[in-house]
Amino acid sequence: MANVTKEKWDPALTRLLSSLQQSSNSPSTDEELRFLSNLLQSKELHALVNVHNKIITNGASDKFYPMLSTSMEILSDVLEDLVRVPYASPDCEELFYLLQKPHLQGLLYSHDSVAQKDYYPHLPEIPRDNEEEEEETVKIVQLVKSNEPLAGAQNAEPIVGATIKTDEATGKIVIARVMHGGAADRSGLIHSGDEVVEVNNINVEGKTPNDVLQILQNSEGTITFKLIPADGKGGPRESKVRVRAHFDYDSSIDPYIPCKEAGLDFKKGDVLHIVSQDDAYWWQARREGDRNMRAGLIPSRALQERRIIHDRTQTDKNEDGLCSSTALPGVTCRPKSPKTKKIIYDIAENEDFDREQIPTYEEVAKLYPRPGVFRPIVLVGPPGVGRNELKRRLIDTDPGKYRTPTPFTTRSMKPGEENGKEYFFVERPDMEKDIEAGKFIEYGEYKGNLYGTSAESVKSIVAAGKVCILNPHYQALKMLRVPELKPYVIYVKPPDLETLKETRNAHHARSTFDIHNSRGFTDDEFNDIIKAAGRIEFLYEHLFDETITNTDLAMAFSQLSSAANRLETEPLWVPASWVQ
Ligand SMILES: Nc1ncnc2c1ncn2[C@@H]1O[C@H](COP(=O)(O)OP(=O)(O)OP(=O)(O)O)[C@@H](O)[C@H]1O
Repeated sequence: MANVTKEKWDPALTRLLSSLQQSSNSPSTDEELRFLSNLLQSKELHALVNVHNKIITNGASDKFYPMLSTSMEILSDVLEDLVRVPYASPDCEELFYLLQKPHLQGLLYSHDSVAQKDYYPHLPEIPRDNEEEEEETVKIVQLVKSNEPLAGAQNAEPIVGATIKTDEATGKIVIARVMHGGAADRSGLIHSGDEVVEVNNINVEGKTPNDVLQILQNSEGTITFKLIPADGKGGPRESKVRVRAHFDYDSSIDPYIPCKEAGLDFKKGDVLHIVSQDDAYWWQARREGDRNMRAGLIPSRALQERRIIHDRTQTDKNEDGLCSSTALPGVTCRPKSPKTKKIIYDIAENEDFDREQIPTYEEVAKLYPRPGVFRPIVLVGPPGVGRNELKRRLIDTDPGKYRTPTPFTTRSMKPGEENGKEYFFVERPDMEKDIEAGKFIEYGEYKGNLYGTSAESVKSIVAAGKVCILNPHYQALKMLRVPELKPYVIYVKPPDLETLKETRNAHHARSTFDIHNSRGFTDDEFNDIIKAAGRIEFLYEHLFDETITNTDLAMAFSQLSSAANRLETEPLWVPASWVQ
C-alpha cells in the first residue's frame, strides 16, 4: 500500500492484493507477481476504480433513473391522436404545433438516447506496438443455425445471414456480405472482409465457397466460426432513409444479383427502409412495416438508372421514332382523327414526351396532417374518364368544405355571369404576363381566348381552411407537385375497353369530346380514353399517390371519400423534401 492511504483504498483491490501476496506457491514468476502488485497499488488504477464506483452508486440512485425511454414513440402516438380529434380546441392545436417543433423532437430524441444508454463513445483503435501488429487476432464466433428451409439454397446467406466468397487476391474464404438483421448481424461479431479460417473445427484453407456451404449445410445446431477480422471494419451503420419504389423488382429473374436468396422483391409504390448503402450497386433494405427483421438486397439507384437507360437505348434502337407501343403505351402510328372536342387546358401535345426523369426511388418521409390545413386533392386521368363527375359528387357532400379553384379567362363576361364566380375575368396582357411568370398551373387557348388556373387560387383555398379539389390536365402535375402545395394526387383510371363501353353506355354517359355534351361516347373516343390512359401512366405514374379505377361510379366515389378522409386523419408518405 505504498502509494495510497488505507482508508480510501477500495476493499476489492485490498482483497486482490492480499490474495496475491499469499499465493507464493503459484506458478507465476516473480516478475509477473511484482508487475501485478505494482498495478494493483497504482494511483491510476485506484482513480479508475473510484470513478467506476461513483458511476455505479449514482446510477443506482432514483434521482438519475429515467421515467421512460420511449418519449418519441409517445410523441408520435399523441400526434396521431390529435389529428383524429374532429374539432380541435385551441389548446389541442397549440400542442399539435409544439409537438412538431424540431427542437422539441430533438430534445426528446436525445432524452431517449440517454435513457436507452445509447451513448457509448466510439473510441479510436488502441495503438499497438509493432510486435502486436504482427500477431493475427483470431475470433471465435458461434451462431445458431437458422431454421429456415434450405431447399434450393445456393449460398450461406439463408443459413447464417452472411454470404461468403473467395478473395481474389489471397484465395482465402472471406465474408462477402452480412445481411442486416440476420444471425451474423445480430451477433455483431461478423463483418464483411473477415477471413474464415475454420468452420466447426474444419480448416477451410484451400476450400471453395461450395465446400464451405456443404459444411454449413451438414452442421446441426450451433456453428462455430474461427475468423481473422478484416482491417478497418466497423460494420455498416443503419440509415434512416425511406424510399418509395417506382418500379417492380423480382430478384428471381435478375441475372446480376450476387445472391438470389438474399434478394428483396418489391412492387411499384412500396415504401422501403434502406438500411445500408455501403455497396454502390446493391443496397440492403426492408419493406417498411415488414416484421421480418432480415434485410434483403435491392439494386441501388445508380444501378437501376443504368438499367433503365440501357433498356431505353435498346428500345429506341429497335423502334422507329416515337411510334412505338413499347416505348410509349397508347401511342401508335395511326394518323390522328380530327377532333371535335373543345380543347381548353391542353398545353402543347409534344410537351408530354417528358422522358427526362428516370423514376427509380424517391426519398419519402411521413407528413402528419395538421388541423385546419388540408392538402389539395388532384384528380388526373384521361379526358372523359369521369374526374369531373367524382369531383362534383365530393363537393356535393359538403360544399362548405370542398372547393375547386375558379379559373381565369380573357374572354368577355356574358350576361348573368359574375366576376369570381364562373371565372375571374382578366385582360389578356395581364394573364400573359402571369403565365410568363409561371403563376399558372395550367392554361390554354380556346377560340382566341386564354383560360387557366393559377397556383395562387389553390393556395388561397388551402389558406381559407378548405379542401381544394381540382382536376387539371395531367401536364399540370409538374407545377402542382411542389412543397408549397403538397397535393395528394389521385389517378382516375379507366377500366378495360369493353367494361368502359358497357358501363358508360349503360348509364347514358355524356361525351366530353362533344362541345355540347349532347351525345354518348363514340367507339373512337373510348379508344382514345384507353390510349391516353396508357400514355399518362407511362409518363406520370411515379407521381400518383393513389389510383382509382372508375368502373362502378359509386365504388369509385366511395374510394375517393375514404382517400379524402385518410388525408385528414393519417400521416402519409410524401417526398422527403416536403417535410424538412
Ligand atoms: N363509372 C362511370 N360509369 C358510367 N358513367 C360514368 C362513370 N364515370 C363517369 N361517367 C359519366 O361519363 C361522362 C364523362 O364524365 P366526366 O365529365 O366526369 O369526365 P371528365 O373526366 O371530367 O372529362 P373531361 O376531362 O374531358 O372534362 C359523364 O356523363 C359521367 O356521368
